[in-house]
Amino acid sequence: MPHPRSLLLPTPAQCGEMDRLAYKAVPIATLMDRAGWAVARAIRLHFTPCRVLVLCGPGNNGGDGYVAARYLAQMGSPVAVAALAEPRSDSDAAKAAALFKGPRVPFSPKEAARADLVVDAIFGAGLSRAPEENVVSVLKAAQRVVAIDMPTGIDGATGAILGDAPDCELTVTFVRPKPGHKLLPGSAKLGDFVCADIGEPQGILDQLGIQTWHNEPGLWHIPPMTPESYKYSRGVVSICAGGSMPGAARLSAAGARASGAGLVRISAGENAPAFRLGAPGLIVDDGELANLLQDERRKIWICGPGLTPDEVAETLPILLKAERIVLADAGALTWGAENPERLKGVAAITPHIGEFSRLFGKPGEDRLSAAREAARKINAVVVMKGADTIIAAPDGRAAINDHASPALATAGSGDTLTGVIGTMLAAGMPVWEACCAGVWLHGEAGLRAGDWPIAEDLDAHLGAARTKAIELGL
Ligand SMILES: NC(=O)C1=CN([C@@H]2O[C@H](COP(=O)(O)OP(=O)(O)OC[C@H]3O[C@@H](n4cnc5c(N)ncnc54)[C@H](OP(=O)(O)O)[C@@H]3O)[C@@H](O)[C@H]2O)[C@@H](O)CC1
Ligand SMILES: [K+]
Repeated sequence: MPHPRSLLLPTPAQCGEMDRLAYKAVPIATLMDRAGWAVARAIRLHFTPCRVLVLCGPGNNGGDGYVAARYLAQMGSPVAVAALAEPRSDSDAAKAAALFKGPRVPFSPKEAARADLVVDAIFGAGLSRAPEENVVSVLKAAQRVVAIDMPTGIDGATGAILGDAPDCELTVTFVRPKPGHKLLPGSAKLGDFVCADIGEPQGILDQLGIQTWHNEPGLWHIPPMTPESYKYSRGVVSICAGGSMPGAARLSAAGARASGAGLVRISAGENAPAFRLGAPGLIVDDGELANLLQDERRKIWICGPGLTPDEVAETLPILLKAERIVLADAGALTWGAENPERLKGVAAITPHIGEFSRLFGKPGEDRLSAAREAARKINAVVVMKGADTIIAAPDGRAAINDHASPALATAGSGDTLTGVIGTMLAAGMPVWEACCAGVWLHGEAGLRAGDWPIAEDLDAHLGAARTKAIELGL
């Protein structure tokens, strides 16, 4: 099933390409007019009428600003424009500027401070470097800021902040959100977020080779329960467990069971007694791993939570040799950090930023590209965990998940996540889709789990999260 167009996140460059391809059907001037109208309308809806100052840059972002100023004036708001630089003559932005007949004031901190509301139309998709000090000081002087397309200073492709960017109360973008609207630190600067349809032919999105999506149900489909479902069709998740940190494997097992696996088994060898006192529905094996692998129904294995690197060294190569679908985390990533080649053959890894950095080096400001590159390097799906988790596949696909709560940043929460992803894999989903779905379910459980949940609290909400994901994805 193709991934839905409605979840695509084009980069600013891809949006520029879209505008060029759409030109014959809809000229830029028309799009600019609709964009400015959408901004004026959003401001009318979000704020009571007040004195507005629109800060306009020299490009089309500024052009949108002049149009918004004109419509706001028509709607009865007192509006002035302050231009950082005039648009290039004969450009669409210059034409939009000429149509604004209201007052012009200097581009200065004093004017910005006097306005009740400042509209940031300085730079958008065309931001190419950190804004200079005069731009930063004017934006800093503003009391309340509405950004057109992107707050000035945020890289729309990466969410990185070049120098500085204002904390906005509202950001209005067009056509589709960009990766920078979903990725921290930029995404924290947007305030309320509106994506306006400006009538650009959406079919063009299919021609651009966009490989980044917003992680939402519909991007993937979790198998529902049917009258024919039985334990093994729902799937078996197997987890390697060690002696020193049994809690981590137990949390993974609980997450796998709560998200709907038919059967969850812990392979603990001589440490089996430590697990037998736990949940009664959990099967604990004490046999040799090689013998357990004789059971062909046990395709999905989680390796790493609660394991020391030595324990990983004793188990992971055996799982890979047996051609199992392996999800590697925690101890497996520590073992892999000594030599990332060791992880070749695993289906997916779920590192947080620290683990990612040890494996592949610090990701820098462009975490999206870093996650993609890492996935290519080890030929496995990389789930780069954080407040904005990135799920990257070796073929270049990447999803950005902002469906989460800071409450998920608690010990053991990552172990629950591996369990949930394990269940999605055991249900037969392809690896990237399973990882995306697992991250979303985990986020949904976090959002439902109330204030200050601990990892164990997530389990009670995973079933409802799965039902919701199935319904939304239909
Ligand atoms: N389909 C859509 O989504 C539509 C989008 N539309 C709108 O178009 C906007 C994109 O317009 P755009 O391409 O003209 O880029 P924009 O951001 O105005 O800036 C470019 C100028 O700024 C300059 N410059 C850059 N950084 C700088 C810096 N730090 N300091 C100083 N200068 C700097 C840069 O100079 P250069 O880098 O070439 O030296 C160039 O002159 C988009 O955000 C949206 O609002 C609608 O109008 C139509 C439909
Ligand atoms: K802007």
